[in-house]
Amino acid sequence: MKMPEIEFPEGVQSCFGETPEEVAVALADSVSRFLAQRLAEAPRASLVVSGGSTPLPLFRALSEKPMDWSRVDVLLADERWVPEGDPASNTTLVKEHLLQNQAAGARFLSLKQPGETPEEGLEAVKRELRELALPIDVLILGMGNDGHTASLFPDAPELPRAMDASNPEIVAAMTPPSQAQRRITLTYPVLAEARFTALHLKGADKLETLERAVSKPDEVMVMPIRGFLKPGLQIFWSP
Ligand SMILES: O=C1O[C@H](COP(=O)(O)O)[C@@H](O)[C@H](O)[C@H]1O
Repeated sequence: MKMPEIEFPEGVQSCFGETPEEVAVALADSVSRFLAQRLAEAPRASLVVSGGSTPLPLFRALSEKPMDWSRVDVLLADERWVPEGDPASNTTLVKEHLLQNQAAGARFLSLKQPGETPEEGLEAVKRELRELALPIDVLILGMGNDGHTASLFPDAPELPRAMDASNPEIVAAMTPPSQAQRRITLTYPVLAEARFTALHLKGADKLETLERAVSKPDEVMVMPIRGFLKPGLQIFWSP
């Protein structure tokens, strides 16, 4: 793996690979090692993943990892408020690509529940997540070129509350005008407390966005990803 040229904040580690597959294998190794360690210490472990296009090779690699998946809770960091089966559904993506092979027996906790809007479905989502033990064990974040991560979008009116470190809520409904679909997201305090956090990126554009994020670490509301550029974060990138 090559070293990046970006100067990351102290304590942030990076793993740069030649191809998305190479990086997916390295990240799947780290994630499965961490989950196995947690399963040796606790009755259950949690794995929070992101949607979008980047995680596909990771999902395939992870689904082949042998471990006691029946004791692993898998959920998304965020979801588009669309029915399962819709091409924009991250739930469908996870079910088709991650919850397969060895991982078929994992317990999936769904952020998409009945309701016309995420606001209407919010209480049902909270009920679904009642059995999730916090802090999250493993969190894999993605990032958009507007600096959003999960569904913490810079233009969402709900962002200040979703990012507020003292917000006791586990999930928030988000309505970013820039996006075609309404969203639901785990809140910043829940995401930020994860025991292991990876930021999984693909493409030169994402590297440029990351450079912008690193250059002004304090302006978190402009680029919410900045809130996660802290010691312990592991960045996995490939062209
Ligand atoms: O909208 C979203 O986008 C980001 C990044 O997606 P990608 O297609 O560029 O990989 C993703 O992390 C987030 O979960 C998703 O809702």
